[in-house]
Amino acid sequence: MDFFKYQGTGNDFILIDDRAETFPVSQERIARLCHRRFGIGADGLILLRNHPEYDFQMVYFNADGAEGSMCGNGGRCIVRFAHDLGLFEAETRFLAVDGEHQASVNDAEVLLKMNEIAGIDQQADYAFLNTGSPHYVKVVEDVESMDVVAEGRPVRYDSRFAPGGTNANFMQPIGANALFVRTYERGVEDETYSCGTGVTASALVAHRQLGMSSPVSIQTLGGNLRVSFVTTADGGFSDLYLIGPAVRVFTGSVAV
Ligand SMILES: N[C@@H](CCC[C@H](N)C(=O)O)C(=O)O
Repeated sequence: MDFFKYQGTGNDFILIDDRAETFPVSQERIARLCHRRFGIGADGLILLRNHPEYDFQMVYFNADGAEGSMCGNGGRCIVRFAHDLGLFEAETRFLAVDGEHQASVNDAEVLLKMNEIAGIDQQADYAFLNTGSPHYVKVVEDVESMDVVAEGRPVRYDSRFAPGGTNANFMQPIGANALFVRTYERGVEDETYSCGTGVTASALVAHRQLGMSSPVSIQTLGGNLRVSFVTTADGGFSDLYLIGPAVRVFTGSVAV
């Protein structure tokens, strides 16, 4: 089977052109393909399929092989993949697990429109919201030196977020409208270099909690992203865009 490897700020994915719907989906197989010792290695695997009403459909699996909720960096990578396949020229509409997404590409970046957010559950020492995937967001003083796995894993399995659990983001303001964000990802069960839905959640919490305005620039371990948004009268967010690079790394062939 031919595969394509893409990364968006270091969040890396196996992309498969499954327009013929021949990929043999199984949790064990996908987990093996994503394994960094026994497989290709990736934070997730994404199938690109045809859809009668859209340019394409995105079917996303976490590295543990289970079908996941929305993946922002994966969404940007599949847009670049669809563009590389010649499925659209500059702008596209595609279907993902959380509904329709619009996106556009230029040489350097992919701009992915995220779904509107109704509001943020703000607690005393953290915030929780769903940006296509569930995210816990906490402001910390020294994000660079903290142990994200040691602090994030208990949050990921905390009973407050049961039964699905949550991703855990730790953010530090590094400028007037700038953050450094690190994320423990559910389904990878480790820190990843970047999480698109996680930085989207962090930018909105930074607006609400720290007074940051759109666009918020975000540094991650794997590179830089921007999140732009408009606030709505009822306390939500619309016109939400996740913006940053998404590139093909290599292609190959693997036995399934
Ligand atoms: N890496 C993703 C998030 C993927 C989903 C997450 N692992 C979950 O299960 O909630 C992103 O870029 O948004």
